Amino acid sequence: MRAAVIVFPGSNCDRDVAVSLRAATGHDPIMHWHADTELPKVDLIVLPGGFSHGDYLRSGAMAAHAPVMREVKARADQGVAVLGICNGFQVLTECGLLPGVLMRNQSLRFICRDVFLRVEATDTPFTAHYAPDQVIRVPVAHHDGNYFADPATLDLLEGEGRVAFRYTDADGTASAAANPNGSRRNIAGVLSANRRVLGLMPHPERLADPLLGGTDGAPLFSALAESLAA
Ligand SMILES: NC(=O)CC[C@H](N)C(=O)O
Repeated sequence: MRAAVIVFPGSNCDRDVAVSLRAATGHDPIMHWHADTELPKVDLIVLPGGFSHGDYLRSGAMAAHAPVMREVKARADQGVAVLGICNGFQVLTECGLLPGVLMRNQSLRFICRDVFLRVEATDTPFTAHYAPDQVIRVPVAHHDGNYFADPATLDLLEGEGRVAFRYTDADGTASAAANPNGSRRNIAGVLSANRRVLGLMPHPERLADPLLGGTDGAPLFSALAESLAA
C-alpha cells in the first residue's frame, strides 16, 4: 500500500500517523505539502490532525481550499481511500467529501483525554480488523469536535450504515455522559457513501503502540495495509 500524508501549515499529527503507517506497511508514506498539486499515484490519502492555518476562520475551512485538495477530491471520486483524523475530519466536512460539520465542543473547552468508541461498521477498508460492536479506547484532543448534521442526514447516515464509530461508555452504551463534545447521536466517525472516505475525531495513531500506553488504534492501520495492498 502506498500512502500519502498531506501536510498543511499547522498540521501536528502528520509524523505520528506516518509512524503508524510505517508500522503497518513496513515503509514510509509520502509526506506531501499542501501547496503541491502534483500528487503521486497512491492507494491511501491521509489528512492528519492538527491546527491547519491556525484554525482561523473555522477549523479546516482554509485547508479545504488548499491547492492539493482539488486532486484529493478527484481521487476520492475515483475510489481512492481517504482517511481524515481530527483536523482531517474537519477538512473532509469543509470540502464536502463528508456530510455534516464539526462545531465548537458543547463545553466550549478543549478536550484532551481517552474516550471509548463502539465500532459500528466493520465492512470498510479502515475497520475490517475490528469486531462488530467492539469497544476500543482512543484519545481525543480538540475544541471543534461536536458533530452536527440535520436529522434527515443523520437518518441517512445511520440507515446506510455510515456511522463508523460512536462515543460510548466502557461497556458500549452510547450514553450522554460518554459523549465528550455534544456530537449528535454520539457520532465520532462517518463514512462516505462508497465507504472509502472515513473521518473521525479521535486519534487512532496516538494509541497504536504499547509504548504509547495502548494499541486499540493499530488495527485501523493494519486493516488499511491489508485491504489496500497493491
Ligand atoms: N488534534 C486536532 O487535530 C485538533 C483539531 C482542531 N484543530 C480542533 O482543535 O478542533
